Formats: sequence, structure tokens, C-alpha cells
Amino acid sequence: MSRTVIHGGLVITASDEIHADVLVEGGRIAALAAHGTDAAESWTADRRIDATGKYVIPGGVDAHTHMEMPFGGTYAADTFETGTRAAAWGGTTTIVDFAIQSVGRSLREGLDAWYAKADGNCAVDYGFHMILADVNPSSLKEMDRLVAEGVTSFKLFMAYPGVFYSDDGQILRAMQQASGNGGLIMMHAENGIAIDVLVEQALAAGRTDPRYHGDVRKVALEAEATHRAVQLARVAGSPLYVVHVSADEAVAEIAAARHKGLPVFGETCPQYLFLSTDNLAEPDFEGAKYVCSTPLRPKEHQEALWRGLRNNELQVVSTDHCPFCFSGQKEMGRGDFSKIPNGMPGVEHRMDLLHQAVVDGHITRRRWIEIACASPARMFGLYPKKGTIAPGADADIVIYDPAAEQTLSAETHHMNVDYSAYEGKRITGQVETVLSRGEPVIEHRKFTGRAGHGTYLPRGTCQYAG
Ligand SMILES: NC(=O)NCCC(=O)O
Ligand SMILES: [Zn+2]
Ligand SMILES: [Zn+2]
Repeated sequence: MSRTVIHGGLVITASDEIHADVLVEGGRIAALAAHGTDAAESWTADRRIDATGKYVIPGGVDAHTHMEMPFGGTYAADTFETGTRAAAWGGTTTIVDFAIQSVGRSLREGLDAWYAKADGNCAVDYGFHMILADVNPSSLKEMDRLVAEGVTSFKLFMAYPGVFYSDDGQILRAMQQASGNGGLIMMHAENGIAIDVLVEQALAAGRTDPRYHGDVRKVALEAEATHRAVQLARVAGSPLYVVHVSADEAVAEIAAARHKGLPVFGETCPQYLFLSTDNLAEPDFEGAKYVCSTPLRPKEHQEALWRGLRNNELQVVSTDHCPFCFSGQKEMGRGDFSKIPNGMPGVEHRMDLLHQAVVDGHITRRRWIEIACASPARMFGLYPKKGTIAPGADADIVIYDPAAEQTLSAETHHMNVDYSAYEGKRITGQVETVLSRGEPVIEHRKFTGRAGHGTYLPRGTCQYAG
């Protein structure tokens, strides 16, 4: 069994920061020992990685990606191959992507199609959530089988009527099913019926530019849907995870639910923490690059999101990586913002942007690791195999240089998309080396991984208890 020792670094997990050496054996973490001690000095190894002056952190867990997603008349531009390679470059060693049920089809059919897309193509490990687009007696029964097979979370949409939308009755039934089988309901909380009325009115009034995408998807309609989802989950007795929370009033709904002791959890994404409606208003249709749903909000909302992350009102930062090229894809919505495919690239930059948040004083180093690694692993039944550095865990380890300076750009990123949402943004900190189950997939900023290294992860049920 091959042995690797990572020595001299500062090991950071969600709970500790220790100057320790790490012994990796056969893809797993075998031991940690304080740096310079006899125990650490006695380890023999095939490979030694000097992490002096660097952080040694768990590989990131991005619990919300959409590789190759069919959406808005096109497909998300990253395949499982290109998207997981970009994830590795950015220090993310696990993704949980969304398999999709088509209307009139079974969950099984949708899930099998996603297994086939990913199989043999991923550079890092991956699991699946299931999007329920057609809640009916048969798909409800199938949920039990999926949980037993390791697909333990289900996304429902209160938005996108005619595409993924479920009505309140369907949502309640799916929640009741999840409360019986241990599944976790993930909710896209926006009132899509009301939004469609506002879209129609905006277009009729000649308001066609990308910034109107943000105007019609009102804060009140995110907050209302979040409140409704919480009440439905409460009636069903099921836990609820609200995805891509963008608005201060939605954070307040989650906080109020949690204050009552309800098992309600929230996720936000870097785009809501670092970008705003100012980006959506960029001239010459450039705002289309920032069209996603929930939409970007005025800057004032960011403080509530940061506070939510600090106070554990929000538990997870995922990317909702769903990239569409500006050329040929985002451009489908010139003259009609409602035809711009919704989604933004981000899988490569989450760990860096959140490190920048540490540098800027928004969160601590341990909270960085908690919201980007440990909490998503716990939430989606992957802990402690993923999300931490401890004996027995998979050796998914990032050597992170906290002092390196980099500039984010489409010229240098590895995602298969022709623009960067963060073009020109300066970041302090950079991934140097990444191990996935002990194998170097990035070595001193060179890709050394391969498509097919990444394996499928059947997951347990939600382990988050607070
Ligand atoms: N978020 C987004 O705009 N696109 C991806 C689909 C979703 O998460 O709703
Ligand atoms: Zn969504
Ligand atoms: Zn999404």
C-alpha cells in the first residue's frame, strides 16, 4: 500500500487548527501526529509533501452542481469530465450533482441517465440528488428505493411552472414521503406562478434587458416561498434544506424556523455573497452572464447572508454551478430576458472566494472549512468519509497556500465556459496540491488527475443535527 506523508502544514478542520503531519495510506488518512514529534518522524513514506507555511485542509464538498444539465433549450457547458477537472483545480474533491426526472418518466430512468453521463468521466468523486419534476404515486414510491440505494436527497421547485414546478399538494406529498424514508427535501423557493405574471407584464412593457430578470424575481416572492416551504415541511414533519438563498428576508424565514427548533437548513452561493444587481445591470447585454435563479440581489443583502453563515442560520455554501457560454447560449435571450438560460459558472472558485472571505474578516478559517467541506458532507450523508481530516477518512486533502496572490479570469480558469463571473477579481490564497483518495490530481498547480479516477458515492441520510 502506498504511503504519503504531508508534513509541516497547519491542518484546519471545522473544529481544530493544529500543526500536524498527516500519514496517508492506501487512499485513506491513517494518522495525524504533531509536527516534529517522534511519532511523526518515524513514519516511512513513498512520497513526502512539504506543506511548510501552507494550510492542509479537507477537499471541498460542492453539494450543488449541474454538469451537462439540459435547461432553457440548451445544455450546461461543463460535462462531468470538464466540470470535475475544474473542481479539482479549485480544491473541490466531491460534487453532488442533480439527476433529473423528466415529466411523465420515472426517477429510475432519470437517475440511470445521470449514472451513464458521469460513469468513467469524473476526475473527483461524485454523488447524486434527484430532481422531482413529476410527483405522482409511482415517483413517490420510487423515492424510498432511491434512499435505500444512496440517493438520499430530492430537489423540488416552487419555480419554473411547466418545467420543474410542483404545486403545494405535490410538495406536501413528497415531504411526507421523505419524512418516512429519511430523505432530505431540497427546495428551490421562489413563487414561480407569480413570477411568470411579472415576466409577462415586463416583456409587454418592453422591459427586455437582463436586469429585469432580477426585478421580476422579487425578494418578497423568495421570502413567501421560503415561508410556505417551511410550513409545509412542518406539517409533513420533514427536514427542509433551502437551496441558493439570496435574499435577507429569506434568511430571516429560515432563522425564524430554526429558532422554533424546526429542522430547516439553508445554503447560499458565492455569487450572492460577492456579486449583485449591479452586475445584472451591466450594459451591452453583459448582464446576461449573471442571470441565475434565485437572482442576484442588491448589495445590501450580502450582510444578512454573511451574518447567516456566521450564526449558522445558513449552513452550507455550494456553487449551483450551471455554466452557459455568453456566446451562443446566454445570447439566446437577447431581446427577451426570460429566454436567457439560468445559471452561472463557479465550481472552480468556491474554495478561493471563501478563503478571500476569511481574509476579509467575514468568517473564520474553521468556519470556512465547516461551510465548504464538513457541513455539506454531514448534510448529505458523506461524513466523515468526506469533509474532514481524521484517521479513517478518505485522503481528500488540499495543500492551500494562504499567501499566494491570483487574479480570476476566463483566460486562466479551467471551466468550459467563455467568461468568468469574477473577471479580474484579486484573490489572496490558492490551491497548490490536491489529493483525491490519496492520489495527486493537482500537483504544484499542474493537473495530474484523469477522467475516471472519480468514483460514485452512494450516500447515507442527513447527519446534520443542529
Ligand atoms: N440556479 C440556476 O439559475 N440554474 C440552475 C437550476 C437551479 O438550481 O434552479
Ligand atoms: Zn434551483
Ligand atoms: Zn441549481
